[in-house]
Amino acid sequence: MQKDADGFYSPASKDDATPAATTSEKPEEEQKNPPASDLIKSTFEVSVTLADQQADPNSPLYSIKTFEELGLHADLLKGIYDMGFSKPSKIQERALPLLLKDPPQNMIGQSQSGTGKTAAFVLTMLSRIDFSKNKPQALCLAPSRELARQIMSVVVAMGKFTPVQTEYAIKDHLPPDVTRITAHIIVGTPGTMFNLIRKRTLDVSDVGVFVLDEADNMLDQDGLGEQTLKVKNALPKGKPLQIILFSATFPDHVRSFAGKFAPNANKIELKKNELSVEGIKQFYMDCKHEEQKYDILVSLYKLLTIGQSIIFCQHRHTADRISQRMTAEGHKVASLHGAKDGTERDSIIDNFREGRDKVLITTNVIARGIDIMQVNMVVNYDLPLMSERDNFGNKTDMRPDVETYLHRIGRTGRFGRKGISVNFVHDKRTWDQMHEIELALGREIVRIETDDLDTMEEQMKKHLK
Ligand SMILES: Nc1ncnc2c1ncn2[C@@H]1O[C@H](COP(=O)(O)OP(=O)(O)OP(=O)(O)O)[C@@H](O)[C@H]1O
Repeated sequence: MQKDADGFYSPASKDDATPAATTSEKPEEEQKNPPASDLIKSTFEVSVTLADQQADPNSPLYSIKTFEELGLHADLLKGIYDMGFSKPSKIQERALPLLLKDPPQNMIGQSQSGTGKTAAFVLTMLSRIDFSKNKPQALCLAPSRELARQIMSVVVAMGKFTPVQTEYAIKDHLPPDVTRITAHIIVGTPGTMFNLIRKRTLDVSDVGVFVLDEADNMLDQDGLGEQTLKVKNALPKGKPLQIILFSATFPDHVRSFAGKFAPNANKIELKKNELSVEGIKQFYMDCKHEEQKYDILVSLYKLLTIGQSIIFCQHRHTADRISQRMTAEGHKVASLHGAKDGTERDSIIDNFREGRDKVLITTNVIARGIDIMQVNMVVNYDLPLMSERDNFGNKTDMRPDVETYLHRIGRTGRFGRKGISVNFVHDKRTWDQMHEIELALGREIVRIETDDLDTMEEQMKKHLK
């Protein structure tokens, strides 16, 4: 099974002799096989030889070892090669021997966006399942249904030659009359996962692996942390449990909590100056005022549709407003945010993934994890901001959210590919916020004049060629 041009694993073709991994209810992506004509062909198609990058010791894709050396089961090795992976990336090479060791040990793993963390934890879950038992044995939590569905596609692709059974714990997915989940691996979001456990639909008595993807986000006390903790507390005590936390970012305030959540974990950490992905070139445009951001975005439309682009806004209503206005003016854009219902969200992301929509206007809901190879441009229409708590627990002013910025721009430049990010600023405050991000990451953000789209196009061509 090779990856589509849009970065998703297509389902097994009809000619495939070996049955695909079974799911009690297969993800929509697994049922579709988009015709090649649906897939975007970019004029700037990146001709990176991944094997070459994987030979460069300074690249996070560098690796000297082979998957064979990991002692994986032959069926899993077959799944890996079927996905088109020839060598492990650096995080896979470093994490997998530790993750697969017996007795199982916890792991806190950090590596830049798009460097293959998913395969590391998916392989671990798959290699720890006892397929003779029809009971849940591994749980994986992600911050959004979109990411949960993507992770599931990797579980199914990698487990294609195994008898793995999978199930989702995402909102409105399971029919209400399901009383017992017998699948081996459950992937979902924390609230729904906890509800299924609480209702005893999900029996966790045999769960031995617990994975948090985007772990810093999943443990954030102001966000998903509470639900994640409830899931963890529901897992059996006094039984071996391997806890695996992965993310591209672990801000200091989460790092210490992560250590308590996953005690005695093996740790793979990045230094602050290693957080940025080399292949992403960062730009900014200084707009005259907030309203001009819309005009600039419209003027960029031609460039946005060369490959695929994601436009990030701070609020749902901004995403809706921009997309309605652009649509009314004859541009083809889609918008996705958390206020839309599950089925609609699934079809929006699938349309984008399959290249039917080239421009996706969204919020932080898909800032993390989403892996679509053809995305070569990310626009921060609004910079990512967060409020902090003061010593009295009160929320303070909005500050630039460096972690979310990294995750957002990391939707491009996947696994050694090239990408472009553009930030819109429109006054001193927003410029200062961007500058703070620039300083925190130690990477220059280059100015492009708002009326000089030729330079922008040139820069894009130069960088993406
Ligand atoms: N060893 C490998 N060889 C070739 N391609 C790989 C390998 N490992 C992963 N990939 C591909 O690299 C891409 C990025 O992987 P993945 O989505 O796991 O990144 P990630 O590190 O989880 O990123 P993020 O931090 O954004 O979630 C995927 O398209 C995946 O199929």
